[in-house]
Amino acid sequence: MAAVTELGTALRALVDASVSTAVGPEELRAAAAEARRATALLEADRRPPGRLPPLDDPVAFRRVYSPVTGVGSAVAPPLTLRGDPAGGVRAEATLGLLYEGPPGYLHGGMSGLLMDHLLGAAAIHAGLWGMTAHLELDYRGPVPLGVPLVLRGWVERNAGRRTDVAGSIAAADAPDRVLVQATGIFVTPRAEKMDAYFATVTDAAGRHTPPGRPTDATAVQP
Ligand SMILES: CCCCCCCC(=O)SCCNC(=O)CCNC(=O)[C@H](O)C(C)(C)COP(=O)(O)OP(=O)(O)OC[C@H]1O[C@@H](n2cnc3c(N)ncnc32)[C@H](O)[C@@H]1OP(=O)(O)O
Repeated sequence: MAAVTELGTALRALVDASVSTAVGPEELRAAAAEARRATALLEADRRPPGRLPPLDDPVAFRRVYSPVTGVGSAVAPPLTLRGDPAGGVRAEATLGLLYEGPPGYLHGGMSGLLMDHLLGAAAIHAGLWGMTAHLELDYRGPVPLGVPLVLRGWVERNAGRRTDVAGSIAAADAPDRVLVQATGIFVTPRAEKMDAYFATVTDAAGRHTPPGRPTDATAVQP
């Protein structure tokens, strides 16, 4: 885990530098050569989609390469999700140029990714694992880059396999001024769909490891 985290941290620094650098073409080409060398090292042994990495832990809700929470992911902020005393889940993050949409502000699709994850995590936190069936966002104000943000997700109601969830993004110093408001419907797939979608998912040892309740889909800290 220390090595995965070390590589993820180094890659995030690299990716951030690569989108904010102002160096010239010579330096860019030298950096590209270094990046290709690192890729060759990592390509020596790869896992296919559907086989979880050895450090993923379904019971501890750990996904080390999640694009949202993964400590080993180059593109994850990465978020640390916690149970929110006010209900649901919350996370804090300061997002950089990698995620820029309008100059100086967060890409709207990135808000969608983060809200999808927070809403899904809120459902799971309530013991209601499901897949996103519907996600709706209201963009009320641009989300600034480089300032601390607070992200929240909470369950509104549940009926059978359907869970209605909501969430928000705000600046940490103005948490009541919601910049992005999200609502979503998460559905636990019917049994035959679960089988069809996840029949071949295994852990690193080859054991069948489909998502479920509890699931390997989140990383909410106590
Ligand atoms: C912490 C990490 C969290 C991770 C967050 C990220 C989560 C994800 O990204 S999941 C990936 C994206 N989502 C998907 O790929 C799902 C694709 N969709 C599907 O496979 C199916 O539509 C699925 C599984 C959602 C529902 O299929 P199925 O199991 O047949 O449900 P179905 O019987 O049609 O519906 C069940 C209930 O949900 C309702 N429902 C289903 N879809 C919708 C929808 N789009 N809008 C409104 N209601 C819906 C139905 O009306 C029904 O309600 P009721 O029981 O009251 O009649």
